[in-house]
Order: sequence, then C-alpha cells, then structure tokens
Amino acid sequence: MDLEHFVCSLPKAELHVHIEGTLEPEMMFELARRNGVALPWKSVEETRAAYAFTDLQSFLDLYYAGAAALIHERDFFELALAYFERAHADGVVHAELFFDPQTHTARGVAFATVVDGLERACAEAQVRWGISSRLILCFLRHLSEDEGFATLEQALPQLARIHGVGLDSSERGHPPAKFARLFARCRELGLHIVAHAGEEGPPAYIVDALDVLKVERIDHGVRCAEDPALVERLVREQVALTVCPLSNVKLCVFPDLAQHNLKRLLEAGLKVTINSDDPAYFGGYIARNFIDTARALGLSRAQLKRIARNSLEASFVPESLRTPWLLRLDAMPA
Ligand SMILES: Nc1ncnc2[nH]cnc12
Ligand SMILES: [Zn+2]
Repeated sequence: MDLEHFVCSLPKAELHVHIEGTLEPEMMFELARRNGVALPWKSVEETRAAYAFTDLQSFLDLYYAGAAALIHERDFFELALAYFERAHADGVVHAELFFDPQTHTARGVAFATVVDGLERACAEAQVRWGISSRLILCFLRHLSEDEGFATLEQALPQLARIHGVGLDSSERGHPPAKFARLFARCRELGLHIVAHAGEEGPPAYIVDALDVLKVERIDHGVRCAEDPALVERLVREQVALTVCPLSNVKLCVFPDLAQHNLKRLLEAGLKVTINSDDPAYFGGYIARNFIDTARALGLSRAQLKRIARNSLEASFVPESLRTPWLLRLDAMPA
C-alpha cells in the first residue's frame, strides 16, 4: 500500500482545525458575491498569492479579512460541510472544530447563526459520512477577558451544543493567565478546556495553560522542547499536543518540515497528534500534513499509526464510541 493510501486509511481524529481556516478562496469569493461583501483582493489568484506569511500575525490579518464573507446560517453550514467532505476523504472519523464567534459577532452576526449553521453541518456529516464531531468555542486572546465573558454570556443558551472552549489568535503578549477567571467559569460550567500555547509564545505559556487554565490538551505546544522539565512533565502526564506541521512552516515557526521537531517529541514519549489548523491557508488538509511530515522526517508506519491512535485517545468522545475506531486501527498493517 503506498503512503497516501495508508495515511487516508488510518482512522483518525482531527483535534485542531479552525473552521474559518477551511474557507477556500473560491468559496470566499462566492460568499462575498452572494452577500455583497467587499474583499481586499480582486480575484482568487490574487488571494492565494497573498498567502505568504512571515509570522502568526501576518496570517491572522488575512484570516480575519476572509472571514468577513461569512454572514448567514447557510454560509457556516456550507463551509463546515465542505470541510467534512475533505476530512472524510482523508480518513477522519471524528473532528473537534474550533470556531471564533467573536470574529462574527463583532460584525453583527448573531452567535446563534454561527452555531446553527455549524451544528446543521455536523448532523449532516454524521448522516452522509458517519463522521462524529464536536464544537469548541475559541476566545480571541488579543481581546480582553471581559469581552470573553460577554461572549460566554451569549453562548449560555447554546451551551448544550458546545463541548469545550479554547484560546486562539495572537499569542505573544497575551499569556493564558490573562483569562484565568473566564476559564475557571468555563470549567464550572462543565466545558472541556484547551488552549493554543507554545506556538510562537514561550514554554512558560504552556505551563500557565496547564496550571492556570487547567487545559486537557495543548494546541501546538512545539516550543515545549526549549524546557526539558516541561517535556518531562508532558510525557509523565501524557498531555496531548495538537501539532500542525504545515502551519508551523507557513508561519515560520520552523524553517522547513525537515527541521520540525515532531519526530523528536514523539520519540521522547509525548502524546503527539497531527492536524491541519487552517488548511485553506497553509496548503493542505490533515492527510497532506501526515504525508509531507512522514516524508520529510522519515516517520515509520508504526509511528503514523501511533499518531492516529493518540488522536483518537485524546478526543473528547466516550470510550464506547472510540473502541470500534481503535479496533480498525489495530487491524491496519504496520
Ligand atoms: N495557528 C493559529 N494560532 C492562533 N490562532 C489561530 N487562529 C487560527 N489559526 C490560529
Ligand atoms: Zn490553531
């Protein structure tokens, strides 16, 4: 079996994908036309040409501009359904989707409109492709904690449809501790907790995410390697890292895939997973991340199976749902 077929056959969970980051330029232009929204680019080609990032912020500026095309429930539905179709082709059996409500409510889109569209796509994906999914509300860390509380207030009537909360956007200068009270409240509400940490920010932000926010997984986390005591702790506690290799190269966290530390982290015993982050902007969905990383770092098939297993084990689904996927995975050749 060739590598591409092997990777797509691995049952896997995607645990780090921003649904707004799956907005392909073609759909962006179609939605902008339909909704009468002006975009900063003249064409699909010009948009793709603008995707030359120097760091996280240079990407976020474009990502928030593109998200302005999303207005109606149907837009969020079509966006997520297109993602699920691609994810299914890549062997994803379960996806935990991040969404950024503050990006939309700031433009006058109702919180419920976003969740209605995403949830309808989740239900449709279960029927069409048997994919299970969960929604994770991400707070934008460049905004204040009070703005986060206002968003949580809007989320309260929808809470049965939201499985967890995360923290994303500009990392440097916005440490997890800035959101200590907000995440304490989310924990009281019974929500699962994750946070981006150690993507561009220092290892101390990963420690804070664990100790202050009490996260169950770390999104990215690759800069943990700079702190041996932290690496030891992450191994001991088996905290999953949702690593996004193509994203890390596009945002200049690593100069190229061959220099990515994923294999070293995996071989040190960390619970590493592979994910796509913002695939429409970074040049590939989850299978492309697996394949390109495997080739660049020389990952064995047993290691790729381990990574897929980690993703299923680190997902927020009950054991009973996970078992059939794990059995299918075990039956794959190594
Ligand atoms: N890679 C990333 N880091 C932080 N915030 C994001 N929002 C979307 N993608 C992100
Ligand atoms: Zn991310």
